[in-house]
Amino acid sequence: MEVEKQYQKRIVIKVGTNVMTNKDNRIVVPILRKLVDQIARLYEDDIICVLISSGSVIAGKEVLDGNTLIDPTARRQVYSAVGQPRMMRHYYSLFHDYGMRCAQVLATKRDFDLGKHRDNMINCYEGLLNQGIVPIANEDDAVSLSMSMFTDNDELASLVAELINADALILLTDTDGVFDGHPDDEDSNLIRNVTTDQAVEQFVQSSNKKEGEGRGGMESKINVAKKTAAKDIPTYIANGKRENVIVDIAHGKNVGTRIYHEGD
Ligand SMILES: Nc1ncnc2c1ncn2[C@@H]1O[C@H](COP(=O)(O)OP(=O)(O)O)[C@@H](O)[C@H]1O
Ligand SMILES: N[C@@H](CCC(=O)OP(=O)(O)O)C(=O)O
Repeated sequence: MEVEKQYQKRIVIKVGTNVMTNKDNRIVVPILRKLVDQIARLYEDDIICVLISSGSVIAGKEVLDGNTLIDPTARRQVYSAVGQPRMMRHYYSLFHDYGMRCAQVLATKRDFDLGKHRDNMINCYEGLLNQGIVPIANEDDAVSLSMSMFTDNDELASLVAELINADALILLTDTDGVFDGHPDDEDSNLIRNVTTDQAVEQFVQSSNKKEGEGRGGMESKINVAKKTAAKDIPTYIANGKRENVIVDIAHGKNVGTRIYHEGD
């Protein structure tokens, strides 16, 4: 197994589809650039990030709209197979602009099974981090079986955070964090701190997401955040479109919703 390289901190960042798209569901490259810019600034301070990026399905849909595929599973597979290299083309070029290297790591749930699959995955991540290369992970939607997929990329992000002994997990979404009502409602307030045994799921509002607009939802995000925090990895749910959101969280500023284990 590769030896863990010592950085000041290791941070796993997950960026959801909603963060990187505009109202017409098209990828907004300047948003990706701002994320890469922050990762590059943290790297200068010896903080290495792993990026879990959604977006392959919507990136495929962007160029394949009007296709004749009827089966929704085959459609997801084809969208993601076409969209994943489109996403990586953006990331490769953006990291290159910052003099950094990045790599693609696609995974299915089986890769986290205890034993040789998991060890193999650790070797891959440690090998990349050792070389100062930013791993960019996503579910391998093109080949993963519908019945055994991750709930969503929040779950994948949590598993990766555990795998690399991360110091924090940041789940970037399109709201400022968890609210005590509908996030668009003026009377709702942002909940700044949530403990692993605090019932905030009751505040989650129903959603009407369409194909490619992401999976999961806020309830599963909270669930994943609590499970990760229970493993002593403080987890943040925050707005990916907010200026400096990653850098501010990494530097301990009070941003988004922090989910933590009492005693941490
Ligand atoms: N109480 C709540 N606080 C914050 N967001 C909420 C709440 N209830 C529902 N949501 C919705 O959850 C969405 C974010 O979850 P999700 O769609 O899974 O994001 P992502 O695609 O970034 O993973 C937001 O768009 C928001 O409208
Ligand atoms: N793996 C899929 C995204 C799945 C997912 O969890 O989406 P999201 O809820 O937007 O983070 C993709 O790349 O499109």
